[in-house]
Amino acid sequence: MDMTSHMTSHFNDAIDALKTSSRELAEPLSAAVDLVFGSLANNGKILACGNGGSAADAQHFIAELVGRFERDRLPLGGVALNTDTSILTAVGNDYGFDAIFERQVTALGQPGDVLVAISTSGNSANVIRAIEAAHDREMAVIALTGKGGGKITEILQDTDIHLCVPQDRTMRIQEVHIVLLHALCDGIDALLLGDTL
Ligand SMILES: O=C(CO)[C@@H](O)[C@H](O)[C@H](O)[C@H](O)COP(=O)(O)O
Ligand SMILES: [Zn+2]
Repeated sequence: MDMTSHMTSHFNDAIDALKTSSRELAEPLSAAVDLVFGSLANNGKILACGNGGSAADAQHFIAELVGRFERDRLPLGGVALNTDTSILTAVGNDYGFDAIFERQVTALGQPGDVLVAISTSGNSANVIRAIEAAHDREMAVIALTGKGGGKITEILQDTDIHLCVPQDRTMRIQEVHIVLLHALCDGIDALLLGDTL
């Protein structure tokens, strides 16, 4: 195997994934900026969750809301539901792993809050149950998925936003997800502070 050309193919495949995603997702991503901004402007908050690499993405995104993205601004309210090991072990142990996010959405969610639900397959049961709990709490959902969106496609409502990356490999989907989340942060900052750096 020529390892250098193998590595080069990763760059080229990632570029292709971003290009095809930009064609399909720029418009719903723009709607997602409006949804998150509208929630925060009305004293709402953002809850985010995912498993594995998507857990890292969820907490990365929330850190940029509560802390900052590129520019100084007021702190914005959000909680990553995959970060508290006491909650995750207690709820997982007592109610099952599929309940770890649902229980927190039910505990923390208020009408007008937004759930950012991240699953590359769209089939993780704990993320699906978080979405159902968000609907029960009258929260809108922004779902970041791939692989056609899986079961999440079937449970989203008209008021939700589906950012489904048109790719089948988990890693490529995750690479696009982080671009979507950074773009979301940048869009929020542009609405708050103006669009010039
Ligand atoms: O980061 C990776 C693979 O790139 C893994 O940790 C991956 O996130 C895990 O296998 C997750 O459990 C996959 O869940 P999902 O994206 O299908 O909801
Ligand atoms: Zn990964």
